Amino acid sequence: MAIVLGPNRYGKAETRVVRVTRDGGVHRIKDLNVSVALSGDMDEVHLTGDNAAVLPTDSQKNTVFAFARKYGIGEIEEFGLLLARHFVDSQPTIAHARVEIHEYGWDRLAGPHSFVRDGGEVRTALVHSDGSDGPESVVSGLTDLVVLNATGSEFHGFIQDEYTTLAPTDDRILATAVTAQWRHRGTGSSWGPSYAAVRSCLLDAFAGTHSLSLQQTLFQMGRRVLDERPETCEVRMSMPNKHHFLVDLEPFGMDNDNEVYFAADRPYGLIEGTVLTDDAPPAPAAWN
Ligand SMILES: O=c1[nH]c(=O)c2[nH]c(=O)[nH]c2[nH]1
Repeated sequence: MAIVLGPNRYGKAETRVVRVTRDGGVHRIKDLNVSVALSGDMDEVHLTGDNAAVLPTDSQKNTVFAFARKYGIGEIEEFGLLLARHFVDSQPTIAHARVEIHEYGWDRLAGPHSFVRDGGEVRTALVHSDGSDGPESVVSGLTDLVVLNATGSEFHGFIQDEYTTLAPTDDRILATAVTAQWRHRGTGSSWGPSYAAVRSCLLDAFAGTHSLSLQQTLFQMGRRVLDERPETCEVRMSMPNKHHFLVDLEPFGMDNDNEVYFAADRPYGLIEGTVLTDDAPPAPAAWN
């Protein structure tokens, strides 16, 4: 039996870079968490400890800061492509770069240089590149988009086995924290407008779907994105069912006509799914 090296990658994870742009007296900020993972001719470093092919993760971190200074930070997909292409194009031993970026939003306060963290969802981008001449993919996304429908949600008709106690309902709260990622067909989308439009599709479909299950809502959300945004071809979503249980107020002589709920934080149902167009080119590596 021989023991061999399997798939591997390495890089600097979670470089937190904040870029301030001074526009006269008015400041703008971009606040990112950048994770780089590189792969290529890395047999020797694993098998013998010869580091000749290794671009240190420390240099990768420095590159993130240097590029923020040199090029500024626009849309995160663009910044990710810039970094990924640089690592592969500049280093013969690096064949593939994966750059994942999370962007934290800041809202402007009164005055030209004060901000408050928006506290809402986090915008994400996942870029893979084999260099400027090679295959590339871009997946945009968001996490923690917390939404709630106070009515318009039912759940009934499910399996009843010997352990089922859940009562069927034709009126419940439906709440979730959406994590969604959508794959672009190419690498030339208008990243900012596309992000805003996809986000609206997700929200509109969540609000506009009379839900018979969170699974059905998930599919409608993905479908809305693919219907309206031709630059996308696949949407993956992960949505915890943030259960809201009606509180029994009878012991206190009170009724409860869908007015008082207990918001449980765990356990939660976790509903996950992929929605894609039937012409979506297969790209499993785009999600790695
Ligand atoms: O929308 C739902 N889907 C489920 O699969 C499920 N299971 C459950 O207990 N409640 C719900 N709600």
